[in-house]
Amino acid sequence: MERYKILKELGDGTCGSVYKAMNIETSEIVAVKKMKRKFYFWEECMNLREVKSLRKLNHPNIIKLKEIVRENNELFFIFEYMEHNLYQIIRERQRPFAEEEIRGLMSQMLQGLAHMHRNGYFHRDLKPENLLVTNDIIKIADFGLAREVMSMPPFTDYVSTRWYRAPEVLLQSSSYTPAIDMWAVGAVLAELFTLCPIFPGESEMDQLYKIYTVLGTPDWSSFPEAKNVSRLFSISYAELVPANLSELIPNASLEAIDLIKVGFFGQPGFGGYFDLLILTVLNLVCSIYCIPKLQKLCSWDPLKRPTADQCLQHPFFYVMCPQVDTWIPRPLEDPLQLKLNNMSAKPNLELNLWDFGTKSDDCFLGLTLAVNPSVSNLDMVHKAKGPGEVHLFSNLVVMSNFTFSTNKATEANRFGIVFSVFWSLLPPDHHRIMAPVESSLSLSFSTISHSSVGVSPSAGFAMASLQPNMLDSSFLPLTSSFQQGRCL
Ligand SMILES: Nc1ncnc2c1ncn2[C@@H]1O[C@H](COP(=O)(O)OP(=O)(O)OP(=O)(O)O)[C@@H](O)[C@H]1O
Repeated sequence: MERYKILKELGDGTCGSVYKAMNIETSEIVAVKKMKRKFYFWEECMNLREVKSLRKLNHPNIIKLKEIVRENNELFFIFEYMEHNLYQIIRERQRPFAEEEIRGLMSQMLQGLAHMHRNGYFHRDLKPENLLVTNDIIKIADFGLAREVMSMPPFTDYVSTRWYRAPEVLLQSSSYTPAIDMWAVGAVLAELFTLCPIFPGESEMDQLYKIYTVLGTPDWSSFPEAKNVSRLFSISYAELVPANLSELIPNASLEAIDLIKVGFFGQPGFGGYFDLLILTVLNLVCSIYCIPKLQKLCSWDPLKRPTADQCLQHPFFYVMCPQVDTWIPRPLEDPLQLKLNNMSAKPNLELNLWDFGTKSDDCFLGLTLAVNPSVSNLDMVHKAKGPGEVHLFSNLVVMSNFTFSTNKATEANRFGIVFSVFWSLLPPDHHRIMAPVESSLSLSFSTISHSSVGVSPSAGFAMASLQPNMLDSSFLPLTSSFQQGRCL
C-alpha cells in the first residue's frame, strides 16, 4: 500500500472505511476501501461476496474493482474513484431533477442491474449511498451483500437499508429474489422526483405501514413463505385506499408513475377521469406492442415487479415516433447537471444492527448508518392520512501496471519491508490473464507472515489488458468521459 497516498476519508461503512487516495506512481486517483476485519488467508479474501461478484461483473455502470491488496493481514480494495454518491446529490439538490436527468440516471442504473441479474447476482442493498456518480455516469457500488441468484435459501433475514427494503424482506420471507432490487429501484426512482425517500420508515413496522399507506392493502397470497406475515395483519386491519401517486409525486409523468406503482388496474386511487383515460390507452398500447404493463416496481408481490430488462422497455424510456411508426428511446439529458452546491446541515444518524447468517461470508455483525428523514412532503402525506385511514472497462484490472519485481521483493525482504500482492479481478477463465489461475486461492504474499502458503514472495505478475468495451445498450448515454475510455 506504499504506492498509495491517502488523501481523505470518504465514508465509514459497515465493513470498511473508504478513502480517496492517489497512486503515487501513476498519479491516478482511486478509492481505497480498508476492511475492518483481519484477513489471514487469501482464500478468505477471495470468498468475500464483494470479490466474488465484482470479479464476474464487468459493466460501465458497475463500480470497477481494480486490485485487492492484502498487507499485514489487512485487506484493501482499490476501486475506481467516483466523485459523489446519489445520496449526497439528492440532499444537496436545490430544485427537482428534470425528468430527462432522472431517465438518464435510471437507464444507466437499470443497465448495470440487468447485467448483474443476467450474470446471476443480486445486490440486496441498493440505495442512493451505494449509487456512485461522476459527472453524468452512475455506477452501482458496495457489493458486500451481493448474492448469487442460484444460491439456496433460506437467506439472511435482514438485508438492505430499511427505507429501500422490499416487503418480502420486511416480512422475513425465507426465499427472496432479484425482485428485491427492483423494489429498491422503484423507491430510488420516486426519490429522484421528490428528493425525499418515499417510504421513510422509522422501524420495521413503520416501514410496512408507510408502504401500506402508499400501496394500499396487500394481496396476502403474495408472501407464501413469509415468517412474519402477522406483521401485516397488525397494520392492515382496515381496507386502505392507497395514495394517489400522481399527487405524491406531482412532477412525475404518467409513464414514470406507471413504472413505480399500479394506478388503474388492480387498485383504486388513481385520480381523475382524464388520467384514467390516458393510462387506459397507455396500457392498451403496451398490450399491442408487448410491453409489460401490469408489472410495477413498487408492487407488494415480487412476481409483479418488472425485471431490469423489462423496465428498460417501459414507455418511461421509450416514446412512439409517428414518423416511423415505431417506439424509439426517449432522449436522455446529456450531460447531467449534478453539481453539488453547498453542503447542507448534517442529517441525524441512526444506528441499525443487522444480524447476518452463519455462512462464512455472512459472518459479521453489520452496523449501518442510516439517515433519518427530515420532515418532507411525503412525511406530511403519511402523517395526514393517520393510522385510522389507513472502460470502459478498459477492464481495468489494470493491476496498476504493476509488476512485482523479484529484485524489489528480495531487497524489501532484506530490510524487513512487508510486500503485498495484487490480484486481478478478471474472471479466472479469462484467457489473457498471465498469472496462474490457482493463485487466487493460494496467494499469500506478505513475505513475513504467510510464507508457508502460496507462491514465493518474490513472485510477481503483470496483467495484460483487456477486454473490449462492453457497452451493451443503445441508450446508455455515451458522453465525453465514456468516450475517452480512460483507464481508471
Ligand atoms: N469507488 C468509490 N469512489 C468514491 N467514493 C466511494 C467509493 N466507494 C465507496 N465510496 C464512499 O464510501 C461509502 C461507503 O462505501 P461502501 O458502501 O462500499 O462501504 P460499506 O462498508 O460496505 O458501507 P455500507 O455500510 O453502506 O454497507 C459510500 O457510500 C461512498 O460514499
